[in-house]
Amino acid sequence: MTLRPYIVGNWKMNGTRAMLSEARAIDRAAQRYMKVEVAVAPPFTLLHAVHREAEQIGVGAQDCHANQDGAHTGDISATMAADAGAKFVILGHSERRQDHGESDALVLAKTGAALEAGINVILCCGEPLEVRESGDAEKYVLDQLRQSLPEALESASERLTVAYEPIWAIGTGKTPTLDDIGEMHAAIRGFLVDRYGAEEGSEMRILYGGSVKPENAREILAVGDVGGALVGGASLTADSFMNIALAAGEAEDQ
Ligand SMILES: O=C(CO)COP(=O)(O)O
Repeated sequence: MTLRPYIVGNWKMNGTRAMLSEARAIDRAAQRYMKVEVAVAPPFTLLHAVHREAEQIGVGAQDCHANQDGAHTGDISATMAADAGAKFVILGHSERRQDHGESDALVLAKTGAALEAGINVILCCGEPLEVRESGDAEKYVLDQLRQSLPEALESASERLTVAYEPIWAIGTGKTPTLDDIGEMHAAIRGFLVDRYGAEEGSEMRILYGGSVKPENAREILAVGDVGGALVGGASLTADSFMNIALAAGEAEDQ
């Protein structure tokens, strides 16, 4: 079984109920692009409302706590996100690592909590600019994955997706060269095969994220071992987001 290309919109801290019309438009358009799996991760406040609108698209959360309940003011657990309709959660995003000091150990604990609650995980990794410039990006990213992914996991290819998002490419309009993306994704693939075995590890999707736009999506998505995209800014309007989904379908046909 080969998984479809996966195009995921991370709305970050954007969107009030006025955004529900975009969610509806994304859902309607997704019904025409069945060869691509489309999903959005709205803020928690919109999770349930987007879930109720969505017939075709997957809906997920942008974070969860490492515990399922308890005295953690202001936090949301994976069980609660699942109850609101989340089928997946984005974990280890560089903005959470930076803004909230999240360590690999915490990301690992959150991953365990999400899987236990029955939702899938999109695990983010990616290097800062100085690491890229020093030539150590691959080691940095593989170390992140080694420490934040579970040692073993049944049906790993269905339950776990990795997103490679170089920090310096997020929201900047800059992207790595296609060769650099290909090399990093190949290195991540090697790691996943080592950890989860040839069958699951070669099937798992590795998304690229960082300034993906309709204009560059097709060439990025055609790179080997790129199984989809995690899209920030360009996922906030149905028009640009679904043009990326369209490009994913075209790249698949190439
Ligand atoms: O961080 C990202 C998705 O998680 C990427 O954001 P941009 O697409 O806005 O660069």
